[in-house]
Amino acid sequence: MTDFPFRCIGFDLDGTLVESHRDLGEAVNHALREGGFNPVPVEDVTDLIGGGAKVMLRRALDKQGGVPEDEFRNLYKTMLHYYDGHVAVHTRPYPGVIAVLDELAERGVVLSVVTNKFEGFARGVLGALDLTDRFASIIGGDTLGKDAEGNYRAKPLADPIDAARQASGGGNFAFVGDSSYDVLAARAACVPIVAAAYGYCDGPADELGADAVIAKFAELIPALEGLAKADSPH
Ligand SMILES: O=C(O)COP(=O)(O)O
Ligand SMILES: [Mg+2]
Repeated sequence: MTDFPFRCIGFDLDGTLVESHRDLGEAVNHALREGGFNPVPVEDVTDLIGGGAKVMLRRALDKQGGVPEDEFRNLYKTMLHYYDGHVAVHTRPYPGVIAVLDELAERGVVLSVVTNKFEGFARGVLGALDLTDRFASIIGGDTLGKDAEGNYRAKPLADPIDAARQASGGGNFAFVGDSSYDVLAARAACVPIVAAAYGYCDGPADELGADAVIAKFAELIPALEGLAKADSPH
């Protein structure tokens, strides 16, 4: 049992639990260089993150005129191969993450990760940072396979959040993320959503449509308690 108002909490990974843009940026730049394109400043890569690796590379290439599909496929493979060997060179948890996850675990809250990263990469990052065991489930962009149109059943669909919720044993669930993909997925799954303004938000955090916005991870527990209070009958 827990005295916390939410029995389970799902977390986005990139831009929410971990600052990962430098490693992602170096993987994108590796592919851009291989294709004869200009590398992008790694700080600018924050604008490309949120929809998964394919969307990230597509956005980077489109800014330089785009490429034919077969060339894209090759550069995408090149990028994934590079990233596979460099998932956590610079990637670190944001300040406050460990302490807050510790406190939630002490209070009996079941934690999960729901990311658009491939599950293998997410596990690579979490493993390198010694975070894996904190999560009851780790749902990646490819974990649930593809729909009839061939698209991964990933955020902004409700499916991966539903899967994490189920794997957590059901009950009161809240989600924490940094992009419109997270807000839309949480809305579709009918769970409350807290937006991480310090992450890779694809727009002003207070305009993403989240139920609460946190400027740093240490604000998460009071934000969730506030949400539950606002929601309870007077
Ligand atoms: O890397 C991405 O583009 C998405 O990953 P996230 O869902 O953990 O933010
Ligand atoms: Mg994110």
